Amino acid sequence: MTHRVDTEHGADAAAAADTSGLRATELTVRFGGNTAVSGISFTAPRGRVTGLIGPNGAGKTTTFNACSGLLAPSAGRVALFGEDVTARGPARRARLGLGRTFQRMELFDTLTVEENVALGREARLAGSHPLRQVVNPPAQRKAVRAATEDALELCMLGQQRRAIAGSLSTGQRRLVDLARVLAGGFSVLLLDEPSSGLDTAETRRFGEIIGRVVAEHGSGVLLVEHDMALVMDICEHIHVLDFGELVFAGTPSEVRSSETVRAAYLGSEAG
Ligand SMILES: Nc1ncnc2c1ncn2[C@@H]1O[C@H](COP(=O)(O)OP(=O)(O)OP(=O)(O)O)[C@@H](O)[C@H]1O
Repeated sequence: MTHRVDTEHGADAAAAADTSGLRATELTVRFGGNTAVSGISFTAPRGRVTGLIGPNGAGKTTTFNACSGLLAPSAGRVALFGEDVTARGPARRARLGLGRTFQRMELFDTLTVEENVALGREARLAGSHPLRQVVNPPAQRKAVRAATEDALELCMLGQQRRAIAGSLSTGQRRLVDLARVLAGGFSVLLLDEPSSGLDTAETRRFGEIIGRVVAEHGSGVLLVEHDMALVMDICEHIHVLDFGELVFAGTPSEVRSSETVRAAYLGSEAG
């Protein structure tokens, strides 16, 4: 089945034609005297999975937060499809096509799977956080339903659609979380440790879904992930952070054979 590419927002049409996706330039984030991210530059273009890896505390989540607008960088720039969004908030970035998930999932446990996924679309329409949603006018309900169906099908959640989210296993909840952001029809997705808590089979299934999202939608994905097998399997290009600095960038096989990368991980284990 071919999935719809979102065209109802003007920004989406522009995004579809522009593969530049997300670009961070000389990004620096300081917390008081602690430099969590230090002058890093990278891109996450459409049509591929880009990895962002590094030991604990390397600055991955901070980078995500600066890219999605939750944190203002101390220096540097963030651009989306060529537009400088450094001074823009999460809502503007979402309208331009940037979606994200969080390390700690934020599902609504008393709602059904279907309702949680639909909220992803409604959030996109309003360009805001699901909690602050207003009820959609009738004309938008059809779009919400279609996007919800696509996302449920893509994530193989059709049979669980009426299950209460709070009753699901961690693996199923991760899929609901993914389906919710997919329903938003974003062009670039920031996924923060999406396989956390999944077993091997669930992680493989998760990787296959991400692959389909990129292949069928042409989406760009920036993936923060500790599961190296998944990273090596689905990323085309990988950036490696250590102590807030970009210490290496390359293909999975280049990362695998890099002494710099090995040293960064061994250093963190020794510490
Ligand atoms: N809100 C904050 N205030 C102060 N320091 C912070 C804050 N958030 C992160 N840090 C610090 O910034 C550095 C980078 O943290 P960050 O969470 O971005 O790393 P990470 O690579 O995502 O780690 P992990 O893999 O453990 O999630 C760490 O030294 C952390 O303690």
